[in-house]
Amino acid sequence: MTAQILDGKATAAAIKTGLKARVDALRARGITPGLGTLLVGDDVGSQKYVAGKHRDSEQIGVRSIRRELPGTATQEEIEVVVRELNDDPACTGYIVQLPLPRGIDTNRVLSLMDPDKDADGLHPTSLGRLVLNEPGPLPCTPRGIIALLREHGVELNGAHVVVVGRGITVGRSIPLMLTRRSENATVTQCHTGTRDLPALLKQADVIVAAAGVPHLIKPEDVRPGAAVLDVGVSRDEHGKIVGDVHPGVAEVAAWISPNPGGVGPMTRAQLLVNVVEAAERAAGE
Ligand SMILES: Nc1nc2c(c(=O)[nH]1)N[C@@H](CN(C=O)c1ccc(C(=O)N[C@@H](CCC(=O)O)C(=O)O)cc1)CN2
Repeated sequence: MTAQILDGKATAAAIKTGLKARVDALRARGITPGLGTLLVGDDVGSQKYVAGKHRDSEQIGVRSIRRELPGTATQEEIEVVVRELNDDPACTGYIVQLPLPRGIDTNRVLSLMDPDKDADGLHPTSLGRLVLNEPGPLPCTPRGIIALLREHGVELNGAHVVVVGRGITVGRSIPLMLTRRSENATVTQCHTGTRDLPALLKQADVIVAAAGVPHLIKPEDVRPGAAVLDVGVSRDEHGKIVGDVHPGVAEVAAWISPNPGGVGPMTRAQLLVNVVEAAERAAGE
């Protein structure tokens, strides 16, 4: 391996240490931030991610509010829980774990959330604020990727970033975030309809692989010196994570995020950043 590791575990741990001090300051004023999660169904990956979110919350003194529904829950049953979380004063921010079961109108569920409690940055108001360049919660995985690159000194200013994927949690919003003046990158967004993906990948200073296709990004697609972020999570027959990036890429790239241990822990840490920021905003800071 020649690439340097974009260590999400260590970076997330440092972020959580900083957040704990802010939570302690809020609690000293009688304000305890509370993270709510709504998990629908029994997807093993989603269960793990939600458990990790609550483990992190507890470590920094954020209260956990867990709501779960079976995979057979109806649209109406899900909406009832969303309204309860909106009305629960102990819940200062919450997320609806995605994906929701087939047949559920995800956009409708997200749009029923109180935008002031949107800890995921996925409410239409939050995404609108991002487009308009106004302050608000930001989607956790893109925010985590940018923080991870910054922490390791990877230059974004003027960089050509190739994003592969157009999903709701990463692909849709990361180009908006990377092209803000503060990041100042140039983005090419690719997806299943892209012609000659390898030719575009080869031009990238930074690759964000969020397609959910095992080993889609091959060593020969990557320019020596590039940074490669592996966001994709597929699982093999033993339940082991297989990312979007072929292991051989570590011999070519200058920087690579491990998977697990890269973008995942950063996603969870940025969720807590959103929760703490929302509690601070509500406290008038
Ligand atoms: N409401 C949301 N749903 C989903 C989001 C999101 O940001 N908001 N993103 C993904 C999943 N995700 C967050 O929920 C997530 C993915 C991975 C991890 C993580 O910590 N992964 C570990 C490995 C865990 C394992 O062994 O499986 C790692 O990478 O080290 C946390 C959160 C889709 N849904």
